[in-house]
Amino acid sequence: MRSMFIRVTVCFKAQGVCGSRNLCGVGLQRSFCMTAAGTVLGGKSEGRKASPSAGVIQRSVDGLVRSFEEIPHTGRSGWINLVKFWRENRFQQLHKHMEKTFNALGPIYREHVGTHSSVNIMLPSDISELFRFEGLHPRRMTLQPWATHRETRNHSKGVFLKNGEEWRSDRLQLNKEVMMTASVKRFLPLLDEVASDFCRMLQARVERDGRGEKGTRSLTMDPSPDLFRFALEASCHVIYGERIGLFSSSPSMESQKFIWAVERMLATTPPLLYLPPRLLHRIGAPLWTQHANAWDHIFSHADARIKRGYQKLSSTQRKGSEAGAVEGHYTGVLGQLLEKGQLSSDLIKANITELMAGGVDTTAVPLQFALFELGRNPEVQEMVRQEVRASWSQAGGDPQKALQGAPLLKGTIKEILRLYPVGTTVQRYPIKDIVLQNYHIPAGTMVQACLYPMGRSSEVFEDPLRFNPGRWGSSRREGQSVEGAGFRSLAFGFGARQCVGRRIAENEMQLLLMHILLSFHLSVSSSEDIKTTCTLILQPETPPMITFRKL
Ligand code: HEM
Repeated sequence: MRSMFIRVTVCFKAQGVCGSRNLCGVGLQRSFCMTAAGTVLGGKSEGRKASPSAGVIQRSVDGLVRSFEEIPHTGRSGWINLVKFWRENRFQQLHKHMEKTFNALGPIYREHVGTHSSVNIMLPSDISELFRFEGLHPRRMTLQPWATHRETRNHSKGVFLKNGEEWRSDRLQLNKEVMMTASVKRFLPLLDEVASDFCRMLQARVERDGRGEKGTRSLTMDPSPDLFRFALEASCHVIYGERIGLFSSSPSMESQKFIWAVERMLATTPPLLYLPPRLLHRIGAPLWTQHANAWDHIFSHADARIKRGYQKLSSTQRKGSEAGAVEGHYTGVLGQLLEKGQLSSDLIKANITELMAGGVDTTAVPLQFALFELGRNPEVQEMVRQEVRASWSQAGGDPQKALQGAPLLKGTIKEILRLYPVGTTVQRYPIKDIVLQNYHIPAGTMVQACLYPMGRSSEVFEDPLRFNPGRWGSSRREGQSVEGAGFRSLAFGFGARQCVGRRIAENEMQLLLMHILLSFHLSVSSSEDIKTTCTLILQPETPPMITFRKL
């Protein structure tokens, strides 16, 4: 029975849904893994009939769908796995751990770590199946322990939104200010201003501290602290409608503290996610305190800005009524939300806090990777620069036009996020039963689309380790052989729940790279791969040194 079923599964992969050379390879690998799962991990290999209540089960083979229990797994005891994770430092290497596990077990596996259980997938066809319905999002739940902590501290409650209607109506309001074309038009000049100021600051530094002939000096440096400042300055400009002067020679302590708080919050989140609340208070107490303090700081930052936002608004309104008309000054996302008055101040606070906390490291880190990859791929760098030069000169100073004429620049960002996805997974709890790799996945199971292994898989991308921004220009051709090809670029997530800061992030990163490429030639001293570490977001273990030579 076992071998018969495996044979059927191989046929299914080869001829049926996948129907491609690439996925066929995975199908064969998979069937081998299932044998391994049956013997090594003790999984049963008998298929079962799809139950009518399963609803969406369509991908059965002769009516047979394997049970959830049969999905290959990394060990049944979450606690043993948790100990292994701590001992082997796997939290920091989660992305590599996933890649290794897919190689060993095939394109789907289950994992239990502490209280956390997930089904992990990595093929676009499976990911497209996962996103066929809008599943529930886990983010609010992961922050739950934090909310409880704050309640005990007597702070304001319930600022984090639940899934469901309340979340949806809030999100739709927010989309108007950060995702819609009209809002992008409003904030793009603000981002462009910060990006060109950053370049001016860098030019002055290279001129002052660099080596070589005046005018073509070069400077080798770790740009990461400056990129964090750039990202915070850009976020503040868009979100609060004001600059905070981070490019001055002595940035304020307040701004520096904010960056530290975001870094601490990110670094302390992953281990806390795997501990049950009762244990948190004992073994996780120091981490927990650091985590909560970091959030407190991030919240107090938002509080101060909102207070100032209200003051600004009332003074603008006063002036408006005195002058007979309100000047159409754009005072950032916060100003717009306050002015429209459709969200309560608690919701505005929650949104602003999330935008600020989610908007700094997430863009500063991919920019580090981008400078590194452009530096170690001089031909690609030159191609992108030529395109950007042409586009910039035709755009007559309009940053939006300049970006529209530079598809390779857009491809550069996609390529960076393919190789170094900021969030290594996108997670959902499906609201209906689904079938993935011919296994039954009950509604409510946590399913993770694993972006790091997908981005580096030769089953999904041709020559996956090559940095090739041009591959995204011909996406139809590249995607022809892969079912669910649209699901290969998922760094910002998908659907109604996708990254709300996406348009800010894409434009911010593209504009900065554009100005840098117009002003500097980039190089690196070693073309060895960067070692990466996962502290909620994927980042370099050591920030790469980049040489900036003035053009
Ligand atoms: C390269 C940069 C970024 C990447 C790769 C990224 C990635 C993501 C991903 C994967 C999600 C979850 C989406 C899903 O589950 O479908 C997300 C959500 C979110 N991101 Fe980003 N992000 C980036 C930049 C930003 C920026 C700049 C901001 C703020 C200005 C931001 C704010 C948020 C927020 C608030 C959410 C939660 C949205 C919601 O659930 O309504 N992100 N991001």
